[in-house]
Parts: sequence; structure tokens; C-alpha cells
Amino acid sequence: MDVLVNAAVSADGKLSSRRREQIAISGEADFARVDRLRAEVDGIVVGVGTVLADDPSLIRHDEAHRRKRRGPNAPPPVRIVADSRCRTPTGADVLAGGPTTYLLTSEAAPPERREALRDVGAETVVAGDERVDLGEAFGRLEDDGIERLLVEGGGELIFSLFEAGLVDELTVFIGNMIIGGRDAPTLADGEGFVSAFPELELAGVEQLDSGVVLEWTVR
Ligand SMILES: NC(=O)C1=CN([C@@H]2O[C@H](COP(=O)(O)OP(=O)(O)OC[C@H]3O[C@@H](n4cnc5c(N)ncnc54)[C@H](O)[C@@H]3O)[C@@H](O)[C@H]2O)C=CC1
Ligand SMILES: Nc1nc(O)c(N)c(N[C@@H]2O[C@H](COP(=O)(O)O)[C@@H](O)[C@H]2O)n1
Repeated sequence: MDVLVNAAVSADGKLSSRRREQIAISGEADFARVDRLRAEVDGIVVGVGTVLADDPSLIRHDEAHRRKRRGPNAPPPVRIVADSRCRTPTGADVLAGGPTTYLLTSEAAPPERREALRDVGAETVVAGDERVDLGEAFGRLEDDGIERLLVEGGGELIFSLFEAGLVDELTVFIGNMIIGGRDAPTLADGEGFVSAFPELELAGVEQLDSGVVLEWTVR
């Protein structure tokens, strides 16, 4: 499995404000770059915190780029939500129309919620007791031919992926604003590392919109 994490942060490293409302940190050129990234993967992943905050549809991508890079018959990327307790609303945009939506969940999810989400078309993958065991869940996606993932956030999920050693590449757009706030989500939240910090190697720097894109590989 190949895992690329992409996110947009403010100059002070925040993903959004303390109100957890979606903020347009990046501009048109960066959204177009993300659409190309989406076109190059088999699946787009977010945590349920992002679904509850932003209600993304995860459908938009650069179709022409997908055909060019992956061939005329390549399917669009599937949508994947890490949601330990099946908190995704049945009316969420990520479940509406379009490609398959996988819900990665855990044994802790109430069975009736799991059922309700299955009833509206979600493919549920149960892995882990309290939280989603991301390694196991990704292994099950691989069994379905999903081999390259783009993770778009949020901070809790991104931290867990680094903690589990599952990230191969990290791309960050750093925008020209300060959001501030000790409770505002950052690129990697969770408990944080106190030692054995994951190390990155700089693979690219590009000025874009009113900010900069940094590309890193994980050592
Ligand atoms: N600027 C950007 O590029 C983006 C910003 N965001 C922002 O991020 C915020 C949401 O981020 P978070 O609250 O951190 O939520 P999140 O999107 O990281 O979801 C966290 C949830 O995922 C579930 N989960 C399941 N298994 C997990 C595991 N093993 N480890 C961690 N989580 C697991 C849990 O239910 C947990 O509460 C919103 O404010 C949203 O606007 C989100 C995506 C992109
Ligand atoms: N790349 C990027 N730049 C920003 O400034 C953002 N606020 C976000 N947010 C994420 O974009 C996704 C929206 O998905 P859809 O367009 O609804 O498919 C979602 O993951 C947001 O959290 N991203």
C-alpha cells in the first residue's frame, strides 16, 4: 500500500479554526493540484471528524488527468472514511451518489449504526476493538485492489497514520494566513510524539497561489 497525505495549513500550521469550520486556506491552483493528486490514486481517505466538520463529497477530481495517467477505463477513486463508532450521518455527502464509500470502523461501533450506514450503501470494514486498526483496514482495502491512497485529513487521523508508520509521502500547502488558537486542529494532533519523531526528507518546493507547496518523503 502506498499512502500519500495531503493537507493545507495556515502559516502557523493550523488545518482550520478552533470552530472547526472549513477555511479556504489554499487557492484555485492548489485545489487544481489536489484534483490531479486525487486522479492518481485508488481511494481518498478522511477521518469522521472531517466528515462532521466539512461534509466533503470527495467526488471532484481531474478526470482528464486520470485518463492520461491511468488509462481510459480507470475507475474514479473510491471514498474512504475512518469512523470507529459509525458517527457518519446517513445523509452525509460522502455517501451520496458517485463511487463506492468504504467505512472503516471498529468493534466499538453500535451494530444498528453500522446497519443504517450499510443500508445507505456504505461498504463497512471492521478492524480494531476501540479504534480503527488502520494497518489491518488498509490491508483489507488492498484485497479489493485499492493500492494507492490519498489521505486529506484531519489532524487526528494523520497523527495515527504517522504513529502506525503508514505514511510514505506528505504534501503540505502552507497558506498566507495566521489562524491561531491552542484548540485549532493542526496537521498532526493525537497525543503527539515525545521521542522517535518520524523524519522526513524534502523532495520538492513550489510557490503556488499565495503560498508554498512542500513535498516530503517519509524516511
Ligand atoms: N485544511 C485541510 O487541508 C483540511 C482540514 N481539515 C479540518 O480538520 C478538522 C477535522 O480534523 P479532526 O477533528 O482531527 O478529525 P479527523 O478527520 O482526523 O477524524 C478523527 C476521527 O477519525 C476516527 N478514527 C478512526 N480510527 C482512527 C484512528 N486510528 N486514529 C485517529 N482517528 C481515527 C475517530 O472517530 C476520530 O475521532 C476539521 O476542522 C476540518 O475542517 C480536514 C481535512 C483537510
Ligand atoms: N486542499 C485543501 N485546501 C483547503 O484550503 C481546504 N480547506 C481543504 N479542505 C479539504 O478539502 C476537501 C473537500 O472535499 P470536496 O471538495 O468536498 O470533495 C475535504 O477533505 C476538506 O476537508 N483542502
